[in-house]
Amino acid sequence: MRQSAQKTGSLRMGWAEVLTTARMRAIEAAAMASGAVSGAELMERAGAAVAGAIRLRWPRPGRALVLCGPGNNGGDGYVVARHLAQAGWRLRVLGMDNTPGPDAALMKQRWAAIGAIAPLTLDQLRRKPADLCVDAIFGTGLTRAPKGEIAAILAHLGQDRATELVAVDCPSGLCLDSGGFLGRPREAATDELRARLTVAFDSPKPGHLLERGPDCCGELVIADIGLRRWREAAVAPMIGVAPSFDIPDSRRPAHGTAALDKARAGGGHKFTHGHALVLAGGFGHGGAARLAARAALRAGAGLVTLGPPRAALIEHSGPPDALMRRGVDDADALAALLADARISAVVLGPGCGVERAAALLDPLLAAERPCVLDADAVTALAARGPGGLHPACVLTPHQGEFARVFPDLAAKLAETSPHGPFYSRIDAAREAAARSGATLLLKGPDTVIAAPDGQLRIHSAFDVPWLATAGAGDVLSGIIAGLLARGLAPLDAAATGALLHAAAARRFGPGLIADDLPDMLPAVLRDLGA
Ligand SMILES: NC(=O)C1=CN([C@@H]2O[C@H](COP(=O)(O)OP(=O)(O)OC[C@H]3O[C@@H](n4cnc5c(N)ncnc54)[C@H](OP(=O)(O)O)[C@@H]3O)[C@@H](O)[C@H]2O)[C@@H](O)CC1
Ligand SMILES: [K+]
Repeated sequence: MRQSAQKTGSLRMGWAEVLTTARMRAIEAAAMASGAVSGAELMERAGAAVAGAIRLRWPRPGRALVLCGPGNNGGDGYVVARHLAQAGWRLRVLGMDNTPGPDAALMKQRWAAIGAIAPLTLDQLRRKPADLCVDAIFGTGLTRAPKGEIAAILAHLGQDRATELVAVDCPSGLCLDSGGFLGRPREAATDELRARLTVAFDSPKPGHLLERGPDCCGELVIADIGLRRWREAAVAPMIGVAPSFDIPDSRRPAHGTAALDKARAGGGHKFTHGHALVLAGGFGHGGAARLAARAALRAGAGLVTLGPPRAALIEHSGPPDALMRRGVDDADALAALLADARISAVVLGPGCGVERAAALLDPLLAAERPCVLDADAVTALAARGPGGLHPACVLTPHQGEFARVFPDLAAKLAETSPHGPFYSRIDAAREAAARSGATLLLKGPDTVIAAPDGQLRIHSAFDVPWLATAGAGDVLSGIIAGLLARGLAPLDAAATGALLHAAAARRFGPGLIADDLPDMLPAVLRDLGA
């Protein structure tokens, strides 16, 4: 009874289109309306895929308990039960005494021809132990928080850490559009459902990648159920990446790391790789900007200049020698420096001090140069309001900074509700990007990156908790600036930056300090073939 080791390590895994539940339903409906495939066939494929994933990970048949809910997720459960029984597993199936839709009704009938269905009650659940429990209670159709008997069942499953849990599409109760559990606080809880394996269909949904989703889904397997033809090309598809699911090459869109190829095509002169300027704070506060500058160099900017006030230049006399230094005392000095059009990206914020960041913001924005606004620059922005940024700005707040600039959106993000879907990090990032006119990267283990035109990337990296270390955000700013300097579009620079940042942390492993990150980048870039 062992699950295979989680897949980690390879950088080429995981970029895939992410579907909202509404879009998933639309694609399923289009497939069925075409007459090429029936709902029952899709359900057979879905259930077979779950059973196949179980048999791969638990090759010796044992005792399985399958919990079937009132809708099509329950229908999948009856199919899983049939396949496992055929493979020699001993099955107990608990189901509801309702009349589901025709496809689930058919699967229930097919199961009933070979096995019993006991009522889906807490009492039945507790009766006999099982090695494996298949949660097919709710999937994408969850509209409200579970109540009564089903809520009690889910709470029991959440507390029972002895039985391995396999979730069909998602752990029941999870809102697949946000990654929160409906009706529950947005934070982690001790009795939340924690699956060892989740098998989802066609594409990941936002809830698999955000908030509680990654921890509660466990290993995520995306099963192909033959819907590719109907996954119509969206104008601005959501793209997500996560280290714990693998996507075939054919499903990997040309985003993220592919953008590096474009940047590399520029040629060999140092100016063709761009010139990044990292503005630094006063004497004694230069560490954050030095981290960012080193990261910008390692990310491939041809030149990087560090710009502290002149009185603080002495603080930056150490390595790296590749770094240039230039005193930037005030707004006028910055405006004069930015008259040099070869400066192709700027970082403002890390270790800068809010007052200095506020003073430098005006000439920086006036120059309309690609820039990363982080840390103290985000705080400075909170005082003046987020409007008036331009599309080449990348704003990189963590949750607390986000709340300072967009308090109303942060408040909505913290809300819970008995009805779904929750207001999600996607909604918040999109609204903030549209309001500010900049690309917004909302930091976290579930980083969400939104462009003002609505394009969106999700970078989910719950496997590198050691990345939450002092200075890691400064390094991320530097990487993004390095990529902006090389000519990547803001959305690509931010998304690729998030990917490189997490990959560097993954390659280093626990014990990481922010200083280690930039120097991991060459190996990470080599792995990517960049
Ligand atoms: N469509 C397809 O072709 C395919 C779909 N597939 C599978 O179908 C799943 C989606 O199926 P689904 O839409 O039937 O929704 P599902 O998650 O089973 O739950 C809805 C049911 O629960 C009910 N309900 C909701 N909330 C409730 C609550 N709090 N407490 C109590 N009841 C509640 C709701 O009732 P209602 O809201 O209508 O009152 C309805 O009866 C998807 O995740 C995947 O597994 C695959 O087979 C591939 C092909
Ligand atoms: K489920």
